[in-house]
Amino acid sequence: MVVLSQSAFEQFCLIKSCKPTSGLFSGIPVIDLRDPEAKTLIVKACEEFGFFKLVNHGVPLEFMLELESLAANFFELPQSEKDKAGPLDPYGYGNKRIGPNGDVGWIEYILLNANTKVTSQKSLSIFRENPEIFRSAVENYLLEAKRMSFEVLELMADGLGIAPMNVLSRMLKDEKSDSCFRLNYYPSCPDHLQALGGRNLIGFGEHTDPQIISVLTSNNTTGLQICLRDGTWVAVPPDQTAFYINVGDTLQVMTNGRFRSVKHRVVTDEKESRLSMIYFGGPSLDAKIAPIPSLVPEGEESLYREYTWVEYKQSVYKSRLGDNRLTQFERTTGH
Ligand SMILES: C=C1C[C@]23C[C@@]1(O)CC[C@H]2[C@@]12CC[C@H](O)[C@@](C)(C(=O)O1)[C@H]2[C@@H]3C(=O)O
Ligand SMILES: O=C(O)CCC(=O)C(=O)O
Ligand SMILES: [Fe+2]
Repeated sequence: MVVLSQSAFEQFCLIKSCKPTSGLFSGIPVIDLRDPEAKTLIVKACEEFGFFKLVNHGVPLEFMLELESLAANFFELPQSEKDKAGPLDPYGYGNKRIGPNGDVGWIEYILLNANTKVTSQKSLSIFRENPEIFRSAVENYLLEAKRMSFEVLELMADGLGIAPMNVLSRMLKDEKSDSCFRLNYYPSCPDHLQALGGRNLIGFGEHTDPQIISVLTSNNTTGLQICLRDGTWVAVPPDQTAFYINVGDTLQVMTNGRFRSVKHRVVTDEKESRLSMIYFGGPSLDAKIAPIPSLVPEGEESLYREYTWVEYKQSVYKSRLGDNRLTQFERTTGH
């Protein structure tokens, strides 16, 4: 039986639950990266959902499974071992607290900078047992996930008819790109906690991702939900072999609102633990973010004013998870 310490129990009481959704949603667009129509289908999916499933992506399955299994080994360690990898500064190991402003969830995670060598990061101490294996698993995985993200962003640009085709991908390719990598673990919620209101417990509260693009893969456990245009929450069917691509706030701005930064959340499963791995591709801190001129209708003003990523990031870290962080950058309501 899982026994929570007093402080973990107090945090548990703060974690919210949500209404159940009805079954798995079969309407998520599935895009084959090798399909000659991929660019058109990607644009359509980003406009309608801000989200799609990517198959035939070229990332070797063994890289995905290897890292997933190393991460699962870590999260199964005794709490005292995992605590050695904390606290977050801002990278490292986190447990239940998400961000600096009081958000909590039924989650444990490792947050890494995706643009510096894994060896130079403090959180590597958690893999003291076998750091070389972890380092190479993260690096192999990230190299492939990034390569695939660049390809997706180039198809997006092509599909949108914007030039040059690397206008989006070059922001992630920049050596100063502020990208991060996250391994999330959502333990199944034990029976005695479910009895205390733990059914449909929130693992990661609703939010949009601030960056350009988020590239997610998970084990075969449900939990991820996205919010459709009409406000309905739907459950994403898991697929361990695929990637799920999210449009982030920055891409919504750069496309002048044509692409939708998708609201999403994670709900805990009663029986199975969920493990997800997400690469968040972001611009460099000094990058100027503004709608791409050819995507602003002639004679109209863009929906958002220009700002730098560091400006946006500062406002992100002052906000709560569920806040709409783009409002203050909109021309109509911004200041
Ligand atoms: C509550 C927060 C956690 C977060 C920073 C924030 O203040 C608001 C956005 C959150 C988010 C969501 C997507 C990613 O998981 C993340 C790393 C990011 O860039 O923005 C997290 C932040 C975090 O966990 O630090
Ligand atoms: O863990 C997941 O499946 C999604 C988590 C998420 O949305 C995030 O880390 O930003
Ligand atoms: Fe997210």
